[in-house]
Amino acid sequence: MESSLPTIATGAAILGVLSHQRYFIHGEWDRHALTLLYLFIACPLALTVFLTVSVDSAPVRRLWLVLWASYTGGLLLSIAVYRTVLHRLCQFPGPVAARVTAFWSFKCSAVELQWHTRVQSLHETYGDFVRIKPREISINDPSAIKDIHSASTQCSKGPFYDLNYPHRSLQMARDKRFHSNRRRLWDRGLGTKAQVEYEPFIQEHCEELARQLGIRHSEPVEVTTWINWFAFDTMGRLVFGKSFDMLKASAYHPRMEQLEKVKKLGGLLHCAPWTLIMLRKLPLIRHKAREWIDWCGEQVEERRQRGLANMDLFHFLIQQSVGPTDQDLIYDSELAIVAGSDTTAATTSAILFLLAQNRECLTRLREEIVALRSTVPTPASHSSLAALPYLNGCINEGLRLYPAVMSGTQRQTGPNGTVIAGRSIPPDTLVSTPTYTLHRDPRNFTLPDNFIPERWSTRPELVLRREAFNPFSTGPYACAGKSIALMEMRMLLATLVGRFDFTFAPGYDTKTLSLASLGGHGVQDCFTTHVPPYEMVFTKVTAGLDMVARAANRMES
Ligand code: HEM
Repeated sequence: MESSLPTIATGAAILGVLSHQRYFIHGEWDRHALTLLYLFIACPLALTVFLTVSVDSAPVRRLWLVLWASYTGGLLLSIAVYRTVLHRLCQFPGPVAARVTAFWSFKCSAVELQWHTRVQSLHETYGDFVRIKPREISINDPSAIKDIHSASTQCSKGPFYDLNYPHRSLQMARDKRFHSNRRRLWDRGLGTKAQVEYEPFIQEHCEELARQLGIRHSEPVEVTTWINWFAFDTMGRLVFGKSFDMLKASAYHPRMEQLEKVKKLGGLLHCAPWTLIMLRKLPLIRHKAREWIDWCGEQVEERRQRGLANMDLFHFLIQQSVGPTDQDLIYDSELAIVAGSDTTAATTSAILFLLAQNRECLTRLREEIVALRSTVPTPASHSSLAALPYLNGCINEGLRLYPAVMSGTQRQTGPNGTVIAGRSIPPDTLVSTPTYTLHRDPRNFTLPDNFIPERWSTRPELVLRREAFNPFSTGPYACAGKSIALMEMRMLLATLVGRFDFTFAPGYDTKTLSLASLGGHGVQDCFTTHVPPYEMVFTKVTAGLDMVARAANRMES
């Protein structure tokens, strides 16, 4: 048998190559990641241990190891050669390692959580079309946004969206029909009519945050945590009809704390989304994930018991659900809590940070808000806030500099390929538009790294390509909560800026607080953006008459 080992090894290696060429090269494997892990790693390892412990025959063990190593070697070699020199995406430039494996970015995307800046530097090096993974290209051209995301696009959601497979939330729905039916309900639950009902609840939470900051007047306060509590509490009320009451308790709800702890795993989504699909199914992790989903299920069930009297998102969603076993609805509740809180909280924390860094902008914003207060009752209605150009400019700048989803979202070209930004893209290619990079490209915005709220009102010449601004995405899969998010941010900023002055806590200087170095890491890309903790001191302001007069004069002129 010893003498025939080379022949056996060659046969196994050829089998490895053939299984790639005939089988694994076709279709999507992401959702089967756990099965493949068992098949190619766990089972062979178990067999090796079994042979070592139970079979007292060195030749049999050797034969098995040669078979396993040769087959796996043939398979991996075939994959590497195909991806490096034969793949349809070889025409696109990019790092050589990115051709071979998505894990080339593991350290940067999953450990350092800096994928957004890495993609930006890749575009600076390789141009507007970059192959960032074996099957994926990033396109840094504003016209690609319409080609990829609009209603008429040839592209659809990629395998990234199998994260909850076989269940699907609205966001994770790849089936267009299922998505558009579900989306109609969401649009009613978050639409203009519903927003009028939600306004008092949002204001209630703004008041509670202002009250809590008032109590801590002149003390250092960790801003991001308070903003997180505000965002989670508000979403609890808007989604399930009841606040999580974290602001009142000044403490995390245990479930939300759990969410915050696992948030950084989101970096894996930029490396290889299937690793998260797989991890979530592994026994220990599955148990933890199950606890969270069961809790979401309990919230849905409790909400269902309360009937249709309350106006909230689930008022609309439960009308069409099929009973307690509707798992998709449970995943929708997870989506509403996470997508609705995390994003708004990160953007608001970033805006407060930017305002504290740019004090002349803070003063101008306060003047605008105080001037409004002198003409309308306190607190101002959302519709009057929505008309304030400087407030909207500050929010747009926050969304531009630190979009809540910085690296864009994955789409896939159809079986015939498509043309994106004037270039022909092969079939079944994963494509994305890097929002952070587009927002900071000097071809799209003059002085792209500077916080200049005026570019959205009095200095439009600083916006060179408006279509590059895409924080909420566009088309049928665009953010369902855009209007609610803007409403929350306008109301909260008006409350805080109108009532408090704020500066960084002693010990910080504006240089070390630059978001690029905050906490040693700066802003992190966990699929949604993470703004690291920072401290500020809030001091109550009494709106002096002189300030109101100055603001009124400025508005008149
Ligand atoms: C600053 C705040 C926010 C930003 C920047 C933001 C951004 C985005 C982006 C970029 C997407 C597209 C994701 C994808 O294609 O995979 C998205 C989807 C979504 N967002 Fe938001 N979001 C924000 C706040 C909210 C809020 C407050 C809600 C309310 C519940 C919400 C609910 C959703 C939902 C349900 C989707 C999935 C839509 C679909 O697939 O049809 N978002 N958001």
